[in-house]
Amino acid sequence: MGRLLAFAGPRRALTFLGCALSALSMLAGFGPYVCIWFAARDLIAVAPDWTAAGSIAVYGWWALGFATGSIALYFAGLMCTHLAAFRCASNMRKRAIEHLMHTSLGYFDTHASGALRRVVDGCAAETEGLLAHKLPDTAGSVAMILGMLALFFAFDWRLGAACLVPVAVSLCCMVYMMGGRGMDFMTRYMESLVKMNKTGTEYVRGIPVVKVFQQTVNSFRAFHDAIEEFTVLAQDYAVKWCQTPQALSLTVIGAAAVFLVPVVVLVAPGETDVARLSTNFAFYAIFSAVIPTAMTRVMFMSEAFQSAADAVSRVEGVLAAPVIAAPAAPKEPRDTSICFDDVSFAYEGAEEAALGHVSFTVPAGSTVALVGPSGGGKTTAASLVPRFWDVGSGRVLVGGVDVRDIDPAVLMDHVAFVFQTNRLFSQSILENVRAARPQATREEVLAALSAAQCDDILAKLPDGVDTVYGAEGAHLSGGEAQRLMIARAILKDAPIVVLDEATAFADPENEVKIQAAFKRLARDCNGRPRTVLMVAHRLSTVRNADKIVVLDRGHVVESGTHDELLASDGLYARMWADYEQAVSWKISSDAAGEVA
Ligand SMILES: Nc1ncnc2c1ncn2[C@@H]1O[C@H](COP(=O)(O)OP(=O)(O)OP(=O)(O)O)[C@@H](O)[C@H]1O
Repeated sequence: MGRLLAFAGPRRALTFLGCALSALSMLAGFGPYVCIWFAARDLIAVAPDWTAAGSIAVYGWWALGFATGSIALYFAGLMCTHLAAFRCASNMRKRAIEHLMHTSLGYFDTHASGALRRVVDGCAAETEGLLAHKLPDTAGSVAMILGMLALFFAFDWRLGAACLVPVAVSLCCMVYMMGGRGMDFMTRYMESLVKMNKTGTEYVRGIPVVKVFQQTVNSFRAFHDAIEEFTVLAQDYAVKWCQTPQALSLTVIGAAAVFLVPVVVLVAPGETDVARLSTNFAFYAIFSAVIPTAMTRVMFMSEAFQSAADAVSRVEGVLAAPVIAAPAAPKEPRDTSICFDDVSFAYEGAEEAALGHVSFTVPAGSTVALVGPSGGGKTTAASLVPRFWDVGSGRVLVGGVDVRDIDPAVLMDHVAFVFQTNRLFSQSILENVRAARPQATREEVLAALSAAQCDDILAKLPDGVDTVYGAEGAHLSGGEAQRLMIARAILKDAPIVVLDEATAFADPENEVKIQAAFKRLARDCNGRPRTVLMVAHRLSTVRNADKIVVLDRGHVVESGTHDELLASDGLYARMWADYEQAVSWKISSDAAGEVA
């Protein structure tokens, strides 16, 4: 509760006030019943001369006052707890979002956006019900139990003691059901539920695979088994474990009045005020079941506390995500060069380093290509320039300054990154491109789109540049989406461009257009060359680079121009030979197809 209420700030006091008001409301709620008890006692005492009972109207007004007061207190309490709950949930969301804004971008590679959304939004929502309703209701239930016990012993301690018998039996049943082996059952039940949800999600995600490979639903045995396991556990818990104590508890609560009978039989012969004894018997018979009911409500609160604790832990997990530390004394990059100075880097939890002692330079205004076998570390190296991750050791310099000493906003202004994967929002194409520079005019966006060879894409979309991406009919191929991302980078007009796998998805027609878009991107709006660090698989795209750096298993194995690398007859020369063979194979098979 402390960790949760810390999110409510000064409004946490309202939670305590709300609970106190709810408890008071419950105590005030006893008022009408006590008034009824007094009225009944007076009426029985004067029976059958009912008119002799002169205070009945007074009791009536008091009862009305208590009832109205109880409702008013309850509403005031709920108002307080709601104000605190909403502030708590909104602060949870705000703090998580704010923190994510300062988290290294690499964090989003390892944490799925859907899961993060569920944490930020879903977990905050989960705590609302606990703080707004369950907590004040529990305070009310506790007050009810204590108030009832006090009343029971105030009116007639002998009948009060008799009422405790069903309470004690019911309590024992609940402890039996929820403690010890019952708790074991509960833990296994929760684990089984989580497993079922997890395998269910995997199953839904895997439906395309089931279809493509003509698999039957039975191929997802894990999901089926998880459902079976959950069913058996739930049935065992309900039938084998809870059936007897639950039945016993319900029986003693329902028949609570029975426990009063022996007491009345024992005390009645010596009782002088029979009217009072009869009224007490009626009162106790009616209200003896209230305490076990309130106790059940309090005990089931533990489930709500458990799920709120889980929600708070998840939000705290997001808040613990590493942030990009802003430098105390930021420095300005002196030019647009990039330099890797003995850089090593390992992903969190990875056994092997993704990069080891990598050094190379991209002089201002030049184009350097990173090539090498899959998993060699190209994407990782490119990601270190805009600080998606921070290096383990060594330095990445931009304009001669360590990127960790540059203000993150200034670094982002200097570097445009074209992502490997499609990062388009469900907004219009115009807004998607404008995300790079929100103050850009419509004309500037259109010019950037045109420079990125996107005219054919706009022509085929129903509303041109105003078409919402992802809406009906507005889907783009991988190559087309990449051209839009190049348009973004062109609009951003940053002096340094990092291109990651920019041609990985392209078909030949798209590739020609992407090449043209690259050419345009490689020069700024005044025609001056930008600094380009390019990750590429297709060797044709890197042939004209000023320098090619070959990365293999995280190490620079060679570097130089295309011709120099061919002459040195190393890994690049072998890759080039393979590439040429693949191209000639493709041409000959195309030609064979044409002849046929
Ligand atoms: N988010 C990550 N967490 C842990 N390990 C990672 C992560 N991303 C990449 N790796 C590992 O780091 C190494 C380098 O990967 P990287 O993606 O940089 O290589 P790459 O040369 O770009 O490969 P490809 O050409 O296939 O894209 C690989 O061993 C990879 O498995």
